[in-house]
Formats: sequence, structure tokens, C-alpha cells
Amino acid sequence: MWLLVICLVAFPLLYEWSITFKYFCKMAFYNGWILTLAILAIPICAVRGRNVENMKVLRFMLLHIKYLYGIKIEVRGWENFNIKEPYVVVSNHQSSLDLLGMMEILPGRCVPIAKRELMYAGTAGLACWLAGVIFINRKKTDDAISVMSEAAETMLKEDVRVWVFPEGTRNHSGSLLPFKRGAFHLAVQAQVPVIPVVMSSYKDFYSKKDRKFATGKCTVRILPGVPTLGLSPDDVPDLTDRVRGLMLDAFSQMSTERPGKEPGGIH
Ligand SMILES: CCCCCCCCCCCCCC(=O)SCCNC(=O)CCNC(=O)[C@H](O)C(C)(C)COP(=O)(O)OP(=O)(O)OC[C@H]1O[C@@H](n2cnc3c(N)ncnc32)[C@H](O)[C@@H]1OP(=O)(O)O
Ligand SMILES: CCCCCCCC/C=C\CCCCCCCC(=O)OC[C@@H](O)COP(=O)(O)O
Repeated sequence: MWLLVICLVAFPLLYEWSITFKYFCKMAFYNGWILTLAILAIPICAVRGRNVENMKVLRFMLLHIKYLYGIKIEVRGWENFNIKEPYVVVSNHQSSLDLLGMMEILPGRCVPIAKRELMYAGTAGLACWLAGVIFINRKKTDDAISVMSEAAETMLKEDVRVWVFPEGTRNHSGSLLPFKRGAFHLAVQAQVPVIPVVMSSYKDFYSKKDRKFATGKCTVRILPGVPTLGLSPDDVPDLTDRVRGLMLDAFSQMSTERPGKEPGGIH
């Protein structure tokens, strides 16, 4: 009994006092909450079986999280998504919080490419599988490439869009890692445009290194599509560099606009 009282008093004190403790609580809740929401999503998605339309269910389930965490997301460039045909979205990848920005703007019939390990993340893995997430084995290049070639066919046959993080891993360095070329091969194979998406730096409110997680604002910019019609595999390196350049420019520009801290949410 006394132990419970001490815990009830100590927890809020520690939460307010220690930035690190708050960081771990907020991250644990983030992951735990997603795993819990997935339990609700699984039976709803299971009715349709593995189907990209289930991505709408996941999107709907996750949209409120930004309010819980007091993260304001401002979207610019919505009009660039006004393309009826399939396309490949490429975006920067800072942390697992990218899921919030992604769900904010996720177009219809669009599935992310994810590392295979995510498939084994309990309920979230199953929900992702049911929503048609494309899993790749990053340790086996040939397998990853053949999965992506299959994706190019599926995009055209089943009118599906694909979201890729071309950095291939999370990167919180405040810049962009060199891009891997899979997303661009995919776009050229399917002869569909690449639409770059840039999420502004989280450094004002989130830092894994400093164990900081406050409230704040993030801007998501959807850039105009880059056509690939008529391009061949030989053009992929140039296309990759061009798109990375566009994204780096946008990222640098957004980093100079200092976003103000927003009140509200879990402090
Ligand atoms: C409610 C619950 C909800 C839960 C919701 C959760 C939502 C889920 C959100 C999930 C978010 C999760 C987010 C995540 O999980 S992000 C992590 C996983 N994503 C990625 O890794 C995507 C980016 N990676 C790539 O594009 C890589 O290139 C791949 C993986 C394909 C290979 O990488 P790898 O490192 O092994 O090799 P390499 O890049 O050195 O390439 C080697 C050579 O092959 C060439 N090549 C490449 N591709 C193709 C191709 N298609 N056709 C022909 N050739 C191709 C390439 O040009 C190069 O040749 P050259 O140029 O040097 O001559
Ligand atoms: C019973 C098993 C329990 C397993 C518990 C696993 C906990 C995970 C819980 C929830 C999953 C949250 C989904 C977040 C989706 C974001 C995925 C993400 O950001 O993946 C990282 C990947 O892009 C790059 O990976 P690396 O930076 O190379 O690494």
C-alpha cells in the first residue's frame, strides 16, 4: 500500500523533474500505444484480408497521436499529390515519429516499404502485413531488388502507390544520408513520377541523443513530382542525385525557418 502511494507521488515528480525520464515514458507509451491500436486494427483489417485499402484503417487509427503529444503538423504542397496515376513517394527518415507525418498525408492506395524486422513487431507487424506493407530483407540485396521489381508490376496492375525512405535507415543527423537507389529503380521500371516529401527537423522538440521529447511543430512539404517517363536504368544515378538535391534544398530552407513551440498535449 505504502509502496503504491510512494510510486504515485514519485512518478509525476520524476516525470516533471527529469527530461530523460519523460523521454523514456513518452517513447514507451508511443510504442505501447501503437501495439495496442494494432490490436483494434487487426480484426477490422482481417475482414478484407491482406489489402492496401486497410492502410486507411491504420491511418485513421494513428491520426490522433499528434494531439496526444502536442505535435502540430503543417502540410504544404497538397496539390502535388493531385495525380490519379501511381507514383513513388520518397521522404527523409529521422525517427519512428515519422509515422505521424506519414499518416498525416498518406495518399489513398499507398503502402510503405519497410524492413522485414518490422513484420515481427508483434501486433504492429501483423497490422502492417494486413495493410499490404512491402517488406524487404536489407541483408539480402538480390531478394530486396526482386521484391521491388514485383512492386513495380503491382503498382501498375493494381493501381498502387509506394512510399520509400531512400536513406534506408533512421537518420537524426540534421541532414540527409546518401540515397539508396531502389526507390528510383522502382519509379523508372514502372515509368511513374517520384514525389519527394520533406519533413522538417525535429531538433526543437525531439532528440534521441539528448533524450529530449517536448511538444512542438513540424512542417511537411510535398514537392512537385519528378517525371521518369522515357528514363532507363542508366538514368537512375542522375535521377537519384537530382531528387536528393531538391530535398536537401527544401530541408535546408525549412531548417532556417525556426518553428515556435506549441502548447498543449502531454508535457
Ligand atoms: C496500428 C498499427 C500501425 C503500424 C503502422 C506502421 C506503418 C509502417 C511504416 C513503416 C516505415 C518503415 C521504414 C523502414 O523500414 S526504412 C528501411 C527499409 N527501407 C529501405 O531500405 C528502402 C531504401 N533502400 C533501397 O532502396 C535499397 O537500394 C535496396 C533495399 C533496394 C537495396 O539495398 P542494399 O543496401 O542491399 O543495396 P544497394 O542500395 O547498395 O543496391 C545495390 C545495387 O542494386 C541496385 N538496385 C537497387 N534497387 C534496384 C532495383 N529495384 N532494380 C535494379 N537494381 C537495383 C542499386 O542501384 C545498386 O547498384 P549500383 O547503383 O551501385 O550499381
Ligand atoms: C511481442 C513482440 C513485441 C515487439 C515490440 C516491438 C515494439 C515496436 C512497437 C511498435 C512499432 C511501432 C511502429 C513504428 C513504425 C516505424 C518504423 C521505423 O521507423 O522503422 C525503422 C526503420 O525504418 C529503419 O530502421 P533502422 O533505423 O535501420 O533500425
